[in-house]
Amino acid sequence: MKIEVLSDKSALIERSLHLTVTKMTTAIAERGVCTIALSGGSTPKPLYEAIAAQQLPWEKIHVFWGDERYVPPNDLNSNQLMARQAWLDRVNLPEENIHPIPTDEVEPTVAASKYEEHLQTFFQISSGEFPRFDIILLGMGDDGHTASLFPHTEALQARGLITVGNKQDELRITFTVPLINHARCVMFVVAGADKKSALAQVFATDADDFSYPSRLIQPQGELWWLLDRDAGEELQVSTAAES
Ligand SMILES: O=C(O)[C@H](O)[C@@H](O)[C@H](O)[C@H](O)COP(=O)(O)O
Repeated sequence: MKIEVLSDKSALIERSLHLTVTKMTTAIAERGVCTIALSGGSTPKPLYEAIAAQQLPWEKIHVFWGDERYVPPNDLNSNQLMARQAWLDRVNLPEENIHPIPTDEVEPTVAASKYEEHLQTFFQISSGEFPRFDIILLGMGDDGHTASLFPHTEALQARGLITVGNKQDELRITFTVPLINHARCVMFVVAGADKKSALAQVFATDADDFSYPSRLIQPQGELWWLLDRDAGEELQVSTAAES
C-alpha cells in the first residue's frame, strides 16, 4: 500500500492525473487496452476534466463505473452524467467503450445482474470468476464508505461481481468488495477535512471493518491512497512533497 499526502486539492488532482495516465499507458502497452472503473461524487470531477485534456489513445480505453445512484442517466445525481460532462463528452472515446451501469430496470437487482453479465461477457469470464480491472478509482465518504458499500449494509458481504447497495433508502448499484480487490490497481482519491476522522479509523489497527468499509479494500494488486493535507495531515505518513 502506498499513501501520499499532497499539499492541497489541486496538487492531489495533479498527482492523481499523473498516476492514472501512467497506469493507463502501461496497461495499453502491456495488453493493448485499459479498463478503468470510475468513482462518483464530487472529488473526482476535476480529475476527469484533467484527463479529458490529455492526448490518449481513447479507442483503447474502456470506461466502467464502480457504482451508480439508481437514477436516470440524465439525473443530476448520476455518476454517469458527471463523468460524461467532465470527460467522456470532451474526447473521441467511442460510445461502445463506455459501459454505464443500467438504472432503468424496475428492480435494481435485475440491473445489478445485467451489469454483472455485461462484465462477464466483456472480460470473457465464467460465473464465479473475477475480472482484473487495470484501474479502479475510489472515493471515500466521511463515514468510511467507498463505492456504494455503506457501513453495516448487506452489500459488504456480497460475493459476486455487482450488487445492490443502499445509502439509507437511496438505492445504488455497486462493485462488490471481492471485485474491487481483484483489480491490478486501486486508487483512492480523498480530499477535505471532513474525511479526517474516518481516515483515522480506516488506518487504525483495531477498528471495525463493517463500520468503516474502506478497510475491506485490500487488493491483490496495487493500493494507492492519495490524500490532500486537509484529509491526511494527521496520518503518520511522509507527505509526497517531502518524499
Ligand atoms: O457514488 C458516489 O457518491 C461515490 O462513488 C462515493 O463512494 C463517493 O466516492 C464518496 O461518497 C465520496 O464522495 P465525495 O467525493 O463527493 O466526497
